Amino acid sequence: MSIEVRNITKTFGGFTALKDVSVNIPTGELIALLGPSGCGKTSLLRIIAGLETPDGGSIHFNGADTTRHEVRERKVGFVFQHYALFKHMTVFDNIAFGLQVRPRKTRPTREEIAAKVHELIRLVQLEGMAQRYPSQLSGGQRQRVALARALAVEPQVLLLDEPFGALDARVRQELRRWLRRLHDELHITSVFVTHDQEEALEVADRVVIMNAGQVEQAGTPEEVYDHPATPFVYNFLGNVNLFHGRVNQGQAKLGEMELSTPELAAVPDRPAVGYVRPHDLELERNYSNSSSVEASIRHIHAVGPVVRIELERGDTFEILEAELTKDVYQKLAPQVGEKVFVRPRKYRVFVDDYQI
Ligand SMILES: Nc1ncnc2c1ncn2[C@@H]1O[C@H](COP(=O)(O)OP(=O)(O)OP(=O)(O)O)[C@@H](O)[C@H]1O
Repeated sequence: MSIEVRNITKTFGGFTALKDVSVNIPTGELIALLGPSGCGKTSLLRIIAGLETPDGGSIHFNGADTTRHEVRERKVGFVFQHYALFKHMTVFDNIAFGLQVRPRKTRPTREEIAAKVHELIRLVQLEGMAQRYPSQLSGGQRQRVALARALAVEPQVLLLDEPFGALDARVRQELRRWLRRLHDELHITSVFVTHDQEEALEVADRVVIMNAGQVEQAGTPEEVYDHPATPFVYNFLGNVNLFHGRVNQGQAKLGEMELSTPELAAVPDRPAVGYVRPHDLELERNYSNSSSVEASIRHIHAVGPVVRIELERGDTFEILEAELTKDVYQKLAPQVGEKVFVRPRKYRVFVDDYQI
């Protein structure tokens, strides 16, 4: 089932929670809606589900307009952050619930339900726990029961709202790998809400990054991480060093650092900011050219495979962060207090409405 979100707008009182949001989700894709708290992710998910009505725009399932369809007609499965399992029911009964409450005409037989529930218990790797109650399970196990319950009714679309949000970091990591494998097995079109960048980049086929009710960028994890379309996406998807300055005569003059690209030649004089990821900053002992700037080393964190180096720029006294591989670090052998030259290997300059 493909999902198309077309120009959705939603306001609550005077507040606009979603502004002209459009997203295409092809059949079988696992997509993450990623953004900071309050950016509208949950509102969009609820509109896709039919739990909320938009003020403008439409939702299409397999090309058909479902904007006015009831939740039940949309055949969606939900998993929320707080497991919301029935406490007085066993794992088996929780998973069977959606099938058991069907009208007699469409309800599977008792044997069929049992077979289905056992198949789902195997799928979510909870063999031997069918007769336990939710209170006898760990948080991660409960979330897997919630997922099995959502899958029992064979939804065409699976909607997950921060499904691992309440769990500790290690369990989260395990569950997201597990969810990815499960999705590879089932291929149900899935929309996954999270504010955790790592989670989105690791699990999703495509990531939709939202900010203040709008889509900033949509693309594969590689696309959004390696080619952020906006300053917001750059900042949101990992650490970044900012170099403030101006474009002047086709060159970005960012303190004592000068960067030029063919595209900058066409840009009129205006304020500009260079964005450089820590692993794209090179450290050199000698001055090579005007694209580098002098900085002194303040701290070296050499634990683990990546060495993080904190530097203070000589021109603006701003703090920079560079990341070197252990090999490069050992070859260069920099010392705290030493002055070096810092040069961006890869960068992006944003100029007001322009991006270069
Ligand atoms: N029923 C409502 N009434 C009034 N305002 C609402 C309602 N639901 C959401 N909002 C507001 O709309 C904005 C978007 O909320 P939404 O829950 O979609 O954000 P979110 O990105 O999912 O955030 P979080 O990660 O914190 O859940 C927020 O500012 C929120 O306060």
